[in-house]
Amino acid sequence: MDKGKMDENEWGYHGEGNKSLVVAHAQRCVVLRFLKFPPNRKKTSEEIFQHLQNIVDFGKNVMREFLGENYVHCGEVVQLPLDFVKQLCLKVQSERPESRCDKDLDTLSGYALCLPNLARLQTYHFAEHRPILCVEIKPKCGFIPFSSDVTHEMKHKVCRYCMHQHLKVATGKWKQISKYCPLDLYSGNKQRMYFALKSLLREAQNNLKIFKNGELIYGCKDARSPAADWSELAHHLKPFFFPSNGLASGPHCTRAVIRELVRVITRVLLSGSDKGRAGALRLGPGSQGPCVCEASPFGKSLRHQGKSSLERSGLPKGCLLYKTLQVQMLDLLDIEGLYPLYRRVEQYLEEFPEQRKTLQIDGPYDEAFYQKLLDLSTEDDGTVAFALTKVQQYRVAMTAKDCSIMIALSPCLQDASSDQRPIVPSSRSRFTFSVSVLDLDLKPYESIPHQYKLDGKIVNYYSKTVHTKDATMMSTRFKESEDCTLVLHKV
Ligand SMILES: O=P(O)(O)O[C@@H]1[C@@H](OP(=O)(O)O)[C@H](OP(=O)(O)O)[C@H](O)[C@H](OP(=O)(O)O)[C@H]1OP(=O)(O)O
Ligand SMILES: Nc1ncnc2c1ncn2[C@@H]1O[C@H](COP(=O)(O)OP(=O)(O)OP(=O)(O)O)[C@@H](O)[C@H]1O
Repeated sequence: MDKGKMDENEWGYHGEGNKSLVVAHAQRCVVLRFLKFPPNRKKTSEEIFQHLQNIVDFGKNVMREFLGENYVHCGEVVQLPLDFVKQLCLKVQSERPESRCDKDLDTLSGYALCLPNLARLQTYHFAEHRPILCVEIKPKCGFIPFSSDVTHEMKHKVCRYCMHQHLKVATGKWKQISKYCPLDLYSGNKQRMYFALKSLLREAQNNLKIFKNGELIYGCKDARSPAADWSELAHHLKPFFFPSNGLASGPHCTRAVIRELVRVITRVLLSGSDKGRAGALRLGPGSQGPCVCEASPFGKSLRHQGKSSLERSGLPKGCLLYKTLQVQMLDLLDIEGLYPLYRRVEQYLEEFPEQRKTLQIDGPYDEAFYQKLLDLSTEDDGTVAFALTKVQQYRVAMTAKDCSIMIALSPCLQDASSDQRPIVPSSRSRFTFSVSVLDLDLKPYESIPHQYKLDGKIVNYYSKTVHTKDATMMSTRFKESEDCTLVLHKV
């Protein structure tokens, strides 16, 4: 990229989250990722450069080690002409969803991250001229906490995502409760994975986006977004999955196309080589912990059918979902066990503020930082060192709980023999594919008190409203069955 000749007209709005905004180059397979801040939060250019450099280092030295180099694209920090950034900011403003405009793009430092455009096949510098479909999934936390520090019994039964849904709907973030449960997606059981993916397709929220040739064709900006339209989605997808066949349109066609999409995505998610060291962590509740969330409709329906002992087919160890789950499980103590350790580190820092650097709270995220994460002991010897290790592991785990997976699919050419990329078949076509992870920014140390409060809020809200409602329904049902018995007696 020639940074001297940057033209804002060659770039277009691509997407944004809570902390960054992404623009994509019209021809080349690259994106620029800018940081965003609340309007009154002034950061110096040096601070912004350091923040971005930390993101790159964390990706390189930690996430690449855990997840494998094929999945993690760290990019590089670039310095751009300020004029270009200002013009670009004006250009994209009208395309930004209103709900994201509480933060402004950083136009003062001129720094951004340059990354491969993962919504196109991973070829970095050159745009592919083949049609490309890309599915982005933010799977969230895929396990139920196994820590003995958990005090709310509900947290051992219902996963955080499913509990959080109720609070999100109550506060107006989303319109309705999703049937998606991360435990279904992470189960490795195909039926459960199909169910999870279909649920995401019904209620995408911020957990699913679909891009065609780099353009967003399916996804949900906020609670005001229109309801999901599967027939429109199927119209976009049909040429990919039924290229040469005159499958009639209508509900039958829509179902067939969605089924193909779900199957292909499941296959891709279960594929993968065994690179990366997350497998070596061997974390988790083993066979003891619950593998089904009580709130998942899939789990519920199986229980109603009397199939209470759900099989755990498990994820293949090489696949990205498995590795991501392993990193998530670095949250060994749950926020309830972690928070007192955070307080210990805080007290130490209040006394010795100059130690913040030595403790690597704000980086550098280097090899030494990575090595310390591998200590999985949970025996608290009362030291700051123990507390710090658990705090850093928690931050890494939270990062893995909030990352997204990008799956790019491109129909195979007739002569695909020279193509080195893996191939996934569908019933009427074949695709080359690539899988990548994005949004691997280490969660800040300062967010731990917020996590602690939010956790309490989610569980209390769920327990008070949903559980009480369930209990009321149960007692009504119980009364009804009593009434029924009385009637039977009378007869
Ligand atoms: O706390 P959660 O689970 O709601 O996750 C937040 C996400 O909300 P979600 O539940 O996925 O809609 C939230 O996503 P949205 O802004 O709601 O799209 C962010 O990803 C946030 O991360 P950060 O603070 O920007 O680094 C996420 O915060 P972290 O908890 O990962 O710090
Ligand atoms: N390298 C990339 N290639 C293609 N698209 C990308 C890339 N990086 C980010 N995006 C798109 O931009 C969106 C926002 O990026 P990202 O998730 O990194 O933002 P964020 O603000 O850090 O997220 P969060 O809300 O989780 O804090 C993503 O959902 C994705 O659609």
